[in-house]
Amino acid sequence: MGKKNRAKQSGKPGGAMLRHKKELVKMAADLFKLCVMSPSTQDEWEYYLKVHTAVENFSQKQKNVSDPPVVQPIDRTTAIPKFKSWLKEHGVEYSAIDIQEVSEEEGFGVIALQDIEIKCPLVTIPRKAMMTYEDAKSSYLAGLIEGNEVLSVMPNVCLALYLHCERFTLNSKYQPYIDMIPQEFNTILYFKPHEMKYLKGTAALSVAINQFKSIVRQFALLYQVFNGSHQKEDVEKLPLQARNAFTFDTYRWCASAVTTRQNKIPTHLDENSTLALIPMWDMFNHAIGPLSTAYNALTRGIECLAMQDFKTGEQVKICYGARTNSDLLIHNGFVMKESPFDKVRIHLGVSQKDPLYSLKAKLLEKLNVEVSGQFAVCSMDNSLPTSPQLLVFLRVFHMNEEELRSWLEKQKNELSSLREIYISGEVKFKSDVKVWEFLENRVKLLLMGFKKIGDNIEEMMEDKSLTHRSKLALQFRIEEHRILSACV
Ligand SMILES: C[S@@+](CC[C@H](N)C(=O)[O-])C[C@H]1O[C@@H](n2cnc3c(N)ncnc32)[C@H](O)[C@@H]1O
Repeated sequence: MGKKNRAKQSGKPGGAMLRHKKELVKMAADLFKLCVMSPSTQDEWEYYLKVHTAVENFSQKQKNVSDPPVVQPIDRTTAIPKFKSWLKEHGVEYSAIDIQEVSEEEGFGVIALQDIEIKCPLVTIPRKAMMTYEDAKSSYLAGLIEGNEVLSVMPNVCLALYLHCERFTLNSKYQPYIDMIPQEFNTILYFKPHEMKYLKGTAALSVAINQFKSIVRQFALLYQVFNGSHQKEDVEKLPLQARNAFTFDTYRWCASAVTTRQNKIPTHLDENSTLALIPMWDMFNHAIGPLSTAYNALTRGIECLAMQDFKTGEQVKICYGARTNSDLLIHNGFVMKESPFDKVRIHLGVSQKDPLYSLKAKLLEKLNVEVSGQFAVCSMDNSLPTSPQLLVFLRVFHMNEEELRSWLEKQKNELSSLREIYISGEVKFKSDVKVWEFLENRVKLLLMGFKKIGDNIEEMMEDKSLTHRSKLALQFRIEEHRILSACV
């Protein structure tokens, strides 16, 4: 963006301006310090409120003193023709599909212009139409990325920053693409405390708070870099309008655009992958199905095929992969009902005070299972309510010394039966009963946490006064409750 007619110019000259700028840098440093902290589970809600208030105070002060340029709203429907011409110029090929607003919930999407058979090509996108981490690294951001220890190891932050800069660059070559990206998202970065509160008691709350904290921390760091003296020369290479427009609101926008639309593609130099925003491919919404997008090394482009048959006029969707609802809600801003990919992660670990700790840790290591970490309770569509790792962990966790020593004596390939639901021979059925009882109690405890919000969630979903984001959090609760109840 960055066009003078679309972005308001600003400026308060003189010493007062300089003083305010210093105050903002100091506030950003405090914000950064706050976001380095790791609160305990009991304190995480209060901590989240503190971070939320601090970033709001920062934004208010920034608005009052420097009046940053803002993006004027663009109607996405009217942006479509320019976007389509841009796609054509950049060699993007598609003939059986079109872009359209599909629903309030899903926003824009892709529809079939004719009957499409499974495995028919939908779209091919050459590398030159994409915006990648490699592009960011070879742009005006090169020096800043190379000289900054955070940016140099975080491709997603670099891509977000590049998108931010191009959004505020006059006549950016990406402008028709950027204009097709939604102006707001439903990722966790946009949730207000009164919406986030519906995640209380779910396994997603800690992850959501952590994600919010990380993005605020990145923003606070980058604000200091943009306004400090450390990398001044590198910063001055960035478009001026982009530097002036850098606020928490613009940063959460580009961070969300990246988390909702990014994909990995191989780099041209080697087999390693790089992050990319892929115009047109990122107009497809998600449905459960097989993966149907691949990178063609010969044409150096993305090829996307139909994952199933589609009728004329029907919405054409692709599968984003086996993502849990926690990932979808936090990073993509939506929830899938009754998804076979869904899982609830629970934290478990062997205590270092356990007299059998070292034997258990040794056996778990041999089995490639963590001694402490997040383990998944799976959707009821799976034959087991646990991931193989959780089952193995719980079995080892409940073994006595004799059992541990006997399993430790075995070769690695003889340990595979610990991953199977029925173990014949030496492990007694009795000890597996302890395993399932432990899991049952643990899951029942988690389910008790759901009572805090109330039992009438379905009724709340009908409440017209609740925001869409509140309902997303409530839908997430319903899905998590379903998985845990099925496990019990
Ligand atoms: C790659 S974009 C797809 C295009 C997007 N709908 C748009 O308007 O630009 C991914 C975003 O689309 C929305 N989305 C995708 N699949 C969805 C689904 N099954 N249900 C609800 N929203 C969905 C979510 O907002 C998600 O973050």
